[in-house]
Amino acid sequence: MAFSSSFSSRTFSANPSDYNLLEEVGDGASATVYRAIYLPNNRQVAVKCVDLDRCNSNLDDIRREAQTMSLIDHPNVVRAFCSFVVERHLWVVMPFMAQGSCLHLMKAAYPEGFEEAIIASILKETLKALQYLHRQGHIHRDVKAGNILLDDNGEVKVADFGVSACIYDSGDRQRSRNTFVGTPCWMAPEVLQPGTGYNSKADIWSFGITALELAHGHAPFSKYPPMKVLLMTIQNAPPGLDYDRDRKFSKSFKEIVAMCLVKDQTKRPSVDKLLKHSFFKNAKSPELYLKRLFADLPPLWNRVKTLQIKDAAQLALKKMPSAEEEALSQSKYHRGVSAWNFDIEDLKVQASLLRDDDDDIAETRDEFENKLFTSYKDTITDSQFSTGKNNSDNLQQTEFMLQVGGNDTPHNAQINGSIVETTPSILEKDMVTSKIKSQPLQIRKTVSGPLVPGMVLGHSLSERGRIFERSGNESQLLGEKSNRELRKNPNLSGPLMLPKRASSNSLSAPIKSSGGHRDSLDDKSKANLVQIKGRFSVTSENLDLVKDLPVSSVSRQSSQGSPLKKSASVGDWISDYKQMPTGQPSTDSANTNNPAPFLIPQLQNLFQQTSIQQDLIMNLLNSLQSAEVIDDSQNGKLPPLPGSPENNGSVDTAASEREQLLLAKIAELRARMTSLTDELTSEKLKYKQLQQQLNAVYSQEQNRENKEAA
Ligand SMILES: Nc1ncnc2c1ncn2[C@@H]1O[C@H](COP(=O)(O)OP(=O)(O)OP(=O)(O)O)[C@@H](O)[C@H]1O
Repeated sequence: MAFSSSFSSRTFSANPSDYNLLEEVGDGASATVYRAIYLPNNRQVAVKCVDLDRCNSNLDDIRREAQTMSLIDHPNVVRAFCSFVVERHLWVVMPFMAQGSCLHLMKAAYPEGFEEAIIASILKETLKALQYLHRQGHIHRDVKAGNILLDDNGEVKVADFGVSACIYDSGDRQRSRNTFVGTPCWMAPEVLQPGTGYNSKADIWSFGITALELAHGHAPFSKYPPMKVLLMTIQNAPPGLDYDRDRKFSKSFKEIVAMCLVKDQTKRPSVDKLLKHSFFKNAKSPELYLKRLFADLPPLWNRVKTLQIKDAAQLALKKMPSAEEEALSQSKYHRGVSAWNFDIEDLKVQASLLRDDDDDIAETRDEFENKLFTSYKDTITDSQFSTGKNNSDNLQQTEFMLQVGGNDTPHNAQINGSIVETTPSILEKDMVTSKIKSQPLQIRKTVSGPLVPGMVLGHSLSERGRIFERSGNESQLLGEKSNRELRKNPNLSGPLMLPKRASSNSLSAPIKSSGGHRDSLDDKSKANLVQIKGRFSVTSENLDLVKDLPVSSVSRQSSQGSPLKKSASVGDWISDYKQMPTGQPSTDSANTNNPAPFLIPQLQNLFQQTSIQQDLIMNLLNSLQSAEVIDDSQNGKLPPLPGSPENNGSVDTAASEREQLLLAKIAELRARMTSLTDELTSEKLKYKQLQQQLNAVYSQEQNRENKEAA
């Protein structure tokens, strides 16, 4: 019972009890989409329930986008009839597109992609949607097969523009729990290189990638993890249709793909120009042509269920050292480009999660080494930062050299004015490990020292905090949606490099609205430049602890403590929003009142740090014992080793003296270890006590909020 989108927002109420949610028909990283019946008129709709706790819910952005969205009216763009907040979810009511997304359809029935005529038809409708949006001065920013929806009658609509998109977009990375969720497969190179500027031509790149996705059943580079895709997009030649492999496709199809996937955005065609291309001029009407695609398929919700079962089975069968770790990495990988917020910190975190299928070294690395790696990586970061103006500046100058197998030739690559150097066959972990081996004393000094409160509040630990927080968050995700996590089998082989940061205005530099994006654009492009924010936001590294707060505290505030809680349609909701007290508690003040969200991650860091230190101490003590013995021997403190030239024959005496001294050393080291262990134990105890206190505060806060809500 699909119906046209000519229904106005007023047709639908903002009362959740008016909607009967039926089957799940899709899910994204932060949202689940249901088929639903709007009870007052018995109409079928789709309701997208967005978990506000799991996205960058900058309410200002949502409000702004809701306004924009209510003005959208085009047959090829999915519009929202209304949206309102229900507890911690934003419900977006939209037309139900009975055949779901092209991505789902391919997964269910066309794993190798569609035939060319079908693709032409779908792409032409997509272009019409983009033409409309671009003319209105918008960039879609998330063009991909997962966002091209099909209806029973063959109608094609582009989804995920507006409220549902902006909720991932606030650009306020510090409040985001998943800062680089998803793969940048569809992202244009200029988007990945902040500072170069981008405009609606970024959609043309994504459109080209979508064309390849429809042709092959998957986007180029989709089997790689996000960081690698990012670097491949910047460094490699643009993907395209292959002369040999894609022989079945016409020259004109290859031509339009090549036109769209030009790295220089100024050389990409506009939508208008593309629509004039013979490939689209000859495209068949979707109503006539697309219906046969789903003629014999079961209903969408059954297909979705089957896919979910298949994914869950794959997850269960997956043979790997740590299914959890894999899923953790997959959860970032699964999502589309909807949350294009990332920074170098996230890349580092992802780098530390990487495992190279092609390289046994990564497979056999033991847990201790991994821990050591993480700690040492932080240590390097700390020490590198120690001489600069401030942490964030220094962070932006950090050098990263990282490669994961698969490439035997050393090479340099120019990224954003910086040189990326790669060293063949050396994992960053290996490099780090070798540094550890050669610099044991430095490690001892910086990693295994006593727990200094300043360290907890310093940059490095907030960084660790994010790593830890993210891990926790990911585990939570894993528990909640394990069946969704493992969508693809990653192959992490090949080069993986991060840029040497030559200036502070590169990968992690903030992109704010409008300004700073125009430099490289020609006049025509400048005319097209529209508001820049959202998915393309690359956010500031200038972190402080307050900004480091988990999003939960903010979202809780927004969904429970603000007028947003009142349900309303897009328009009504906006007016409700306007009624919000201007002195609405800021994140900062909210957290002053409730220290739990602020302290828990820090304490978790402390706890984690403590355990890592314990391991390190044990290991370093062992290496120190031998190192100090050699040292002392060289400094003449110990009797020379038996058999050495200085030995005048009194071997027994010397050996016995030496033994005595060694025993004394060992005793001393043991004593030091005991005292350090005591220190750690007492820190752990403190941590537990604090955690208990915080839990109590947190439950009080919850009770208070629940009472207020009631
Ligand atoms: N109006 C709709 N009618 C029918 N199915 C829909 C509708 N909207 C979304 N879906 C289905 O739900 C899936 C998830 O949609 P959603 O917008 O949450 O995620 P996504 O865009 O694929 O991923 P992400 O939001 O993570 O980028 C879509 O891929 C599509 O198959």
